[in-house]
Amino acid sequence: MKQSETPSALTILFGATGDLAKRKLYPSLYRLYRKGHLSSGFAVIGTARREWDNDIFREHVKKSVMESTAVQEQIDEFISHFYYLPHDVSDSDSYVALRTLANDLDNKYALGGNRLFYLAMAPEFFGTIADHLKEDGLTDTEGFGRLVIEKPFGHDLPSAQELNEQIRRSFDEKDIYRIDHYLGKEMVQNIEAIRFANALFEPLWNNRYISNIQITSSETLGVEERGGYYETSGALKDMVQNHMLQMVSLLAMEPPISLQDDDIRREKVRAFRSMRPLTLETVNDYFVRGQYGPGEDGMLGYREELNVNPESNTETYVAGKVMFDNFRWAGVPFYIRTGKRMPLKSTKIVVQFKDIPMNLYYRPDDQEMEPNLLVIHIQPEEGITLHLNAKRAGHQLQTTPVKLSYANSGVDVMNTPEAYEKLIHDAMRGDSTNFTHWDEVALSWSFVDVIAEAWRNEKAAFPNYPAGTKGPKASDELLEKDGFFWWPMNMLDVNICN
Ligand SMILES: NC(=O)C1=CN([C@@H]2O[C@H](COP(=O)(O)OP(=O)(O)OC[C@H]3O[C@@H](n4cnc5c(N)ncnc54)[C@H](OP(=O)(O)O)[C@@H]3O)[C@@H](O)[C@H]2O)C=CC1
Ligand SMILES: O=C1O[C@H](COP(=O)(O)O)[C@@H](O)[C@H](O)[C@H]1O
Repeated sequence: MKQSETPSALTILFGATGDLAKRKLYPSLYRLYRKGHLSSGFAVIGTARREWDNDIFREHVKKSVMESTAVQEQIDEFISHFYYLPHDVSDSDSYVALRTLANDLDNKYALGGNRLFYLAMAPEFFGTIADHLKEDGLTDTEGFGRLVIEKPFGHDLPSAQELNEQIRRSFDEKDIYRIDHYLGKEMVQNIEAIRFANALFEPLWNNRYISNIQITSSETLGVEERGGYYETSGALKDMVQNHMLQMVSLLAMEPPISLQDDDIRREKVRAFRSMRPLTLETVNDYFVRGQYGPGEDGMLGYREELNVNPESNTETYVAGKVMFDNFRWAGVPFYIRTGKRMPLKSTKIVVQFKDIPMNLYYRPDDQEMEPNLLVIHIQPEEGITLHLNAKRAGHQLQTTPVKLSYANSGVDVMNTPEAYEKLIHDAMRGDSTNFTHWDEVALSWSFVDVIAEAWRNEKAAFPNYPAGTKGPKASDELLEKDGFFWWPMNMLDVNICN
């Protein structure tokens, strides 16, 4: 479907007074509106328990947009499409009022009964809301009825299964859009283009030419006010089960026969299925964990954060090795690491190619020739860098490392849609390619559950890295024992050219 073809639709947003709605969803809707991707036929009903009215809600939406962008054209026209209804999701009567308002707006804006139900709420409410939407007739329209669900989708495989069964009573899988916001990031979506739109890479994309792949997602922030949630999650469930494994699957999957959502999903599922499963006995050979302690400049340790158990065993850092037992990837480690309170905010993928079979050149001072690297810069900078070796000017037999860089900057970056903007647009257009499907969720939970179980049974020697540093020693050792090392994030900067 072309971008201009976004159908008219009503968005019903549960959790309209919350943090996610304010920081991400309203600014994204505004950007879609400004770019002409929302037709005049759109309306949003915001719901939450707070006793707000339309005026208070519209001011709230306006403020959240104004805090996120300097451009504020047509803002009053934009917010006039927003309506608010106080609503407790566990109270049946509220759904009757919601249905009446939804039907009225359907008529007023000629929305054709198309509805997007966006659950920006704590996951324990997902099932109840889905049940009510069906029982109370909100899904009973002539148009589409799509359910957009935030993470986390369960906290392990059994809870995810239970949640899935519950929402499937009201929605078909094709109408369920499980958000993984990493899949909306420009450069994550670029993984497929890099692989499948370049004759250069795909022939080399296998265990004959690639020695290892490294994915790092580091954050400078700690847990902030989310200690309560994070205590039940930790980095493994918060980042690895979803964002990190999704990136792994995009790198590892076979070429799909088309870029249709079903074809891509099929290949991602096959990749998940060929991940080597871990056992309680092997977990510690493949995965290590960390927790930040106090750092410089008064940075708190995790155990001192709000709503965190002072003896917490929760990991704020995970590094691991994922192996694929298939023809393409046998023997190639995919290393992943993610952590809070790291020295810098950065997400990068480094594809390290194997050394050339014989070295005809040498480097000054007996340095080793560097391997070729393909670096995909996901954030904060967006781009691609290819690390090559070239002849050192004036030296017949010496090489020097050079970088070919493409940085998604300037005009492009102004137009680069935010992850949420793209995902909301996709859900409105019915394109579920960049959402996680049930079988992917189930397979990634079954991979992660074993790790979680092994770690639950074993008290870790936490804290094991000071806040503001690069993580525990065990993370470096994980690669050293395979003869590799983590490529330092600052050395890989997209803008630094040799
Ligand atoms: N914030 C973020 O950056 C991210 C959030 N997420 C996910 O998004 C979801 C929402 O997160 P977030 O916005 O941070 O959460 P908040 O706690 O900020 O917001 C929760 C919302 O739910 C409403 N609410 C709570 N209980 C009820 C109830 N019984 N009936 C009706 N409304 C209720 C609250 O409003 P009121 O009190 O007025 O009822 C509020 O609008 C979660 O699943 C989270 O995991 C995912 C990625 C990032
Ligand atoms: O889903 C989550 O992601 C953020 C990191 O997202 P990013 O886009 O800033 O990289 C993380 O901070 C949060 O704990 C997690 O729930």
